[in-house]
Amino acid sequence: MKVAYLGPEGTFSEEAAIQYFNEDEVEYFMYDTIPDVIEAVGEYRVDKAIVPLENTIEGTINMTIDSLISFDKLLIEGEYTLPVSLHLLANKDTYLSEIKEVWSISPILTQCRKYIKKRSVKSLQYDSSASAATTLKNSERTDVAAIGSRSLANILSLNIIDWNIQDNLDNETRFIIISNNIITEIDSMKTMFVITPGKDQSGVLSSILNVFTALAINLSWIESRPTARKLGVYRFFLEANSNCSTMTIERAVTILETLGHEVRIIGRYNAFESKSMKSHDI
Ligand SMILES: O=C(O)C(=O)C[C@]1(C(=O)O)C=C[C@@H](O)C=C1
Repeated sequence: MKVAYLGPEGTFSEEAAIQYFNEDEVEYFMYDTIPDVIEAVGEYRVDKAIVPLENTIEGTINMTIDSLISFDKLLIEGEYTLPVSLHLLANKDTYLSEIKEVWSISPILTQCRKYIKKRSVKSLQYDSSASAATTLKNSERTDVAAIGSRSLANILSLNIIDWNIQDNLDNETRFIIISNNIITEIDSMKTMFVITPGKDQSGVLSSILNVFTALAINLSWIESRPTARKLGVYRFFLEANSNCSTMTIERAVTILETLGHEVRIIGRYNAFESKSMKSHDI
């Protein structure tokens, strides 16, 4: 089985992939950006991909849902939550007091917003924590630090000059596993709906939510994203908790379609959590 994730070596995505798949017959493929990872599975170059969907501090990773929805056949088939502890990684002979800039992927910079503000340092975006740290290593600069994991520091032999700098110590990221497979029924699954309202009219979101309330479907996540067709026109992502039957889901789809909305189910899946340390690194 071929699995894609965000590289290079040492990203959180790699950690999530190795923990989730934990199988011998997996062949891993690293891509430089999250949209490239999703494209690899969308274009059948790999069987599956694992990408970040949501983080405790940052919220939704927009580049993931925007890329996911651009492929008609992609489905979510699993979910995996990983604790995310962020550290300041630096070349040798670097002193914390001399850091003027920090580098990482944008969701990580947001997860450390308070720290960056407190230290009054500039921030620069890269495609991943590992590409930021690799560029730092090659530059040999001592006035810059990268933000990433403890294992990334080990892989590149960088020093950790400040620990657990994320805004919330109990920071976690929820990854999704995506593929072109058809939905297979298993017990206690979550369901992800994508609903594009038929008409742009007042009360459209509440009319959608009323359907879920009437059918007693408990929602665990809701997100709106622009359709990119016209300013102010959105589509809604709604994730139903694992407590409803296939029949209830089908009933919701029928009612929503009768109301004139376009409905896609982009996954029925179970959630798993990392067994590694829940709280921050020590
Ligand atoms: O840059 C990395 O190390 C990644 O795997 C990406 C990513 C993200 O974009 O959210 C994944 C999980 C963490 O939230 C931090 C970074």
